[in-house]
Amino acid sequence: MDMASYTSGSLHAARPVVCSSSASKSKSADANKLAVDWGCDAYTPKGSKFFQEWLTSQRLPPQKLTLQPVESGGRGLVAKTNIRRGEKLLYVPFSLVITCNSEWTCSQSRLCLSAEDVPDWPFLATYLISEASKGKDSPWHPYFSALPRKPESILLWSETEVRNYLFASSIINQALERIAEVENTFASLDSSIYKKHPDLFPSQFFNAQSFKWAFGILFSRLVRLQSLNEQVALVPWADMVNHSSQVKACLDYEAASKTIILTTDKAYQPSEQVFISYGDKSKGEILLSYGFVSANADGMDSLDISLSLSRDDEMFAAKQAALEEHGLSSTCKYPITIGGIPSQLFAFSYLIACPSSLESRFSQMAAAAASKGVTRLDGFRPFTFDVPLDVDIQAYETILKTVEASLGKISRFLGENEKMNDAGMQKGNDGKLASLGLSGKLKMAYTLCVSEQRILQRAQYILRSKLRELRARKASSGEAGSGFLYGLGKLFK
Ligand SMILES: C[S@@+](CC[C@H](N)C(=O)[O-])C[C@H]1O[C@@H](n2cnc3c(N)ncnc32)[C@H](O)[C@@H]1O
Repeated sequence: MDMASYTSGSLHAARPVVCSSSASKSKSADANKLAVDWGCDAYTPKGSKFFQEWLTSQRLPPQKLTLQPVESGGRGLVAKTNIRRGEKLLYVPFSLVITCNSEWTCSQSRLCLSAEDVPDWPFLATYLISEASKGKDSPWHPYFSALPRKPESILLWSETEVRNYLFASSIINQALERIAEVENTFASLDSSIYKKHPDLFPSQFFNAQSFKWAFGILFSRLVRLQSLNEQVALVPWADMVNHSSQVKACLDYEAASKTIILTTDKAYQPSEQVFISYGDKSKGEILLSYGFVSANADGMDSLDISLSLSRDDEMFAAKQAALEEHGLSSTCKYPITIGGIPSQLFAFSYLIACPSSLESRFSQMAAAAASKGVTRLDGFRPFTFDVPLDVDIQAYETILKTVEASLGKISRFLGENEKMNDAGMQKGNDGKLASLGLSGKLKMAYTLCVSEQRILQRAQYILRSKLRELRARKASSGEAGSGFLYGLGKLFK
């Protein structure tokens, strides 16, 4: 569908638009007080009925799914009848989809943002706040009433919560950066647009907290429609489908019906929850974007290990140049999984370990560190040329040290929380957490750390075993043995 030709449906029937909100005129309005009271706190049959009736009135066809409370994820869409594998579901009409091309109740606000070339995400966040603040005067009111008042989002964690709960996790810096990025985006829009047009963007509504609410909604619900040039969109109803790492199905635009559909990749029985995949993401990435951590271990679980060249290395400049030649910088992150450690991480570590006598190899090592695709080490070096055994040992030790530093932090975090068992958290016999009342955020951080610990312990085992071999080889036959070692077992399969 050509988005330029999109014309609004009944949802956007012409109406007189009053842009300045009455609340903005109220002298008593406290600009810093959060006026956001949009959305609902939990599933209620009444709320669900109201939402589904509105969707029907907006031409959502009869559904094989219904909105219900579910075990994890609050609410979800549940099959009403048998559903086949490969069956198409939802058929949400495009008039029900919110994109950057959607009509604004207040068209002047849109003009202001367009004049400043505001990117998609802050544009949509402003749209959400603008429409939500209109209450029943917005055609989207029934949708906003169904959205979560507090979206599960890392953005709604305080900095103290992030620092206290995620200090041992690999995602702490990303979490802090993401929060800071959204705060900075708000600050920049506030000074460049909102404050200049207080009649259109009253601070009672356009404030940091409502901006975080809007971004929380976007992070957890925005979809990228592959068949529509990756256009980002909010799709009411379709955004009630929860994630499972066991399925690959996702939402997309179907040109023939001009609707958003979900094509199942498994069969469902009545009362079973229907899932989509939010993408092949690790537990940490899911927490960062969607604000939850699944208790199940799965193949996508991974965490990033970061290595840096040392500035004290006399070959720092030459090594940095080799990395830059291959598009890398002096610090790189690589994902490790329960399946092993990527060969690129080893290549980076070998480069760190290389003495000046191996300068002619720097570029090859940097190329191996920059190579694409998931490759596990097949042998014990990520390249075929020979290097002194001491370099091998140092390269393995560098990674082991990083892995053990992360494990140390995790043990401290888990230990601290296990001490707090009496206060509220227990580890059941099956290793799953049994909650006795501690905050959901702490439980998520705990689950994430247990998962990262498992991956790191496996990496530690692999690295220690290999180092034992390397050291034994060095002790028995010195450097002459390194060539022999190359042919040894395929440790990282
Ligand atoms: C697109 S919405 C799905 C509908 C959502 N459950 C609701 O009630 O509005 C995404 C949010 O649902 C929740 N969610 C989705 N899949 C989940 C899962 N497997 N486990 C726990 N929560 C999940 C998270 O709060 C996430 O931010």
